[in-house]
Amino acid sequence: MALKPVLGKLISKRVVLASASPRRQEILTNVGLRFEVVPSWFKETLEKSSFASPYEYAIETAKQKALEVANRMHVKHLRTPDIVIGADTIVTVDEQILEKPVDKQDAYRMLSRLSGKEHSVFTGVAIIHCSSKDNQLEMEVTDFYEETKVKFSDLSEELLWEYIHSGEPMDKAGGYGIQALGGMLVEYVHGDFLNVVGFPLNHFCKKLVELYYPPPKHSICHIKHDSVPPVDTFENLSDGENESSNFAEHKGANKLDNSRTHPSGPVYNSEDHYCVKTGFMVPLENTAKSLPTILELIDGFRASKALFVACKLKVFDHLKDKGSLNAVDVANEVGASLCGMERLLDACAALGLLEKTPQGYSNTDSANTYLTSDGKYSLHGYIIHSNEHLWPLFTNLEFAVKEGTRQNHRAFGKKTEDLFKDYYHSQEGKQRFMAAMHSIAHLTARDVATAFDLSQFKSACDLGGCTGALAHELVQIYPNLKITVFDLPEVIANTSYFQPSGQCTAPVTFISGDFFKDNLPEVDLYILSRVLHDWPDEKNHTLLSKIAAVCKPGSALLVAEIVLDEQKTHPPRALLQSLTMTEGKQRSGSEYKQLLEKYGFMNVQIKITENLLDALLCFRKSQSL
Ligand SMILES: Cc1cn([C@H]2C[C@H](O)[C@@H](COP(=O)(O)OP(=O)(O)OP(=O)(O)O)O2)c(=O)[nH]c1=O
Repeated sequence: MALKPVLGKLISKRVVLASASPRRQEILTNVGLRFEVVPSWFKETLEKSSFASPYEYAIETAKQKALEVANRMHVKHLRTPDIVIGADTIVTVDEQILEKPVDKQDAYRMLSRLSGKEHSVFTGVAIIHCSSKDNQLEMEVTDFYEETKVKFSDLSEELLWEYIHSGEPMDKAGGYGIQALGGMLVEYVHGDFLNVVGFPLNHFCKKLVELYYPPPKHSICHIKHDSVPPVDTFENLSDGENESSNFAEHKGANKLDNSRTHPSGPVYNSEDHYCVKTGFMVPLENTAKSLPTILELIDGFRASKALFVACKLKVFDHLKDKGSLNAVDVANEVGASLCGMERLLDACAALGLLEKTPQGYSNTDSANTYLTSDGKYSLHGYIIHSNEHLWPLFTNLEFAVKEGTRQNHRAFGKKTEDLFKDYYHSQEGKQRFMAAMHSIAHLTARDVATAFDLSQFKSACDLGGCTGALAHELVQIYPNLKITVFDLPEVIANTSYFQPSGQCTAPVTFISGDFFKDNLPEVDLYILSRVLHDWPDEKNHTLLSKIAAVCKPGSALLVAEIVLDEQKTHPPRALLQSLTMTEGKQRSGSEYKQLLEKYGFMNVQIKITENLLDALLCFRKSQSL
């Protein structure tokens, strides 16, 4: 329970491991972290004698490895990761630093020094949080190290050479691998074993706790933290009501920007900017600093459409589990022209959605996870909905702005009678809409379900819960919770396709009805996920009054929505969504609080999750309205 939320904080982020080490990849994959691997090109040539202690050398090398990758991804590929992790493992004996042996003789020299002695293994780790402001890369570095003591038995010459000839020492610090044959040389280990193998997982998780779980404060989540007290354990992650998970607000890390951290190149100042066309850093006037953002916005529609078309043609599905395919194979599989497919695949590679090598094209890890139709957190349904439904509406945005109405008549040749009738006019439209809702609900379910401790509730009803994606996550986390999904009959009739297979948790019950008209079940916890923003005030009045009427004192309402900041300028995706809404609206935290309190729901707590949906929990007060 405590472990998942720590790494869960990274779920919605683009995490990059700046390391070629298969051991580090394995350690992080084994705990369910999803990341891309971009090995660092930083040469491990820092002057060892300039560091006061060996761990400082390891930390600095780890940092430079990560910075090199962050800079390269930002500048060369115009892709800014959210987090880059770098690590460096060294062995020290008799005040000497041992890295990877260059040849067998070198391995012999190292191993014979370690024979019969205790030595230290240090791994330095750097976690770099990146953001791009006016296309300038800004980085905040958090680093740490871990030391483990290892003692070797006395090694005979014969054993030593046998081990060296096994080939194992060559890519490992100190010339041995404790996790394999090298384990036979070891008498004892004091400290974190995984640290020796290349990544101090325990310390890493504690660092994440420090970064993402500052101590709870009793107010709404947008809290500024001036300092974060050290946390010694990550056991106690109940995701209390008001903690901030917003790394950007944490000031413990060292803030860097692109200009000051280029590891080996010239020093640029923050007025300079990378020119895509010439490949040089050029000084820019202040106003010109926003130019890259503007250019990106101008081109944004091309990138969206390329992604939509690749998904629609199931390019990522075809590439899944196939290794590398060339453009001819993909074109043949999807029945497209070769020249068209070649351009699409190249565009997807340029956008970082595919890897391109001389052998062909292959999916990135993110493409497998998010873009294939059966990916773990597939957004395929939402992408298809965006292409088929939102794209035509946005094409008519000018009319929507001028006339203040939804543009279904222009986009689809018919008037909108009701938001959902519009989606449900055909079986195809219904399934497409449900798949879109399912994508978002599934991706956000864990963050919504763990935003508050809901273990006190025995029964719950997800009103408009569609395919039950959130309900299924809730029963996983709270096995004693009996949960009902309440939705329109035409939705309930189509939910079977979306049910998870082979789960051994209590089943979710589905009830069909119209929450504006029909009786609602009596439960301890009502859930409204992505409902309130969609409807005009009168409809919300009907719905919230009905819930208030059946909700007993002490029972609660969980709302999942995007919560705007008080200036209503963030997050941008909420404001962009509003552009094609005419009846409903996005709200700030205080507006949601006001709305809920109006219907007798008090003690409104808000959790900004950093995922696509935030969460609010409130309790029905004892006296009736
Ligand atoms: C001591 C020891 C080291 N190692 C490995 C961990 C690291 O991969 C390697 C030390 O070299 P590093 O330079 O830390 O890492 P790397 O070159 O493998 O990868 P990158 O620089 O791209 O991040 O030694 C073991 O696998 N087992 C061991 O017992």
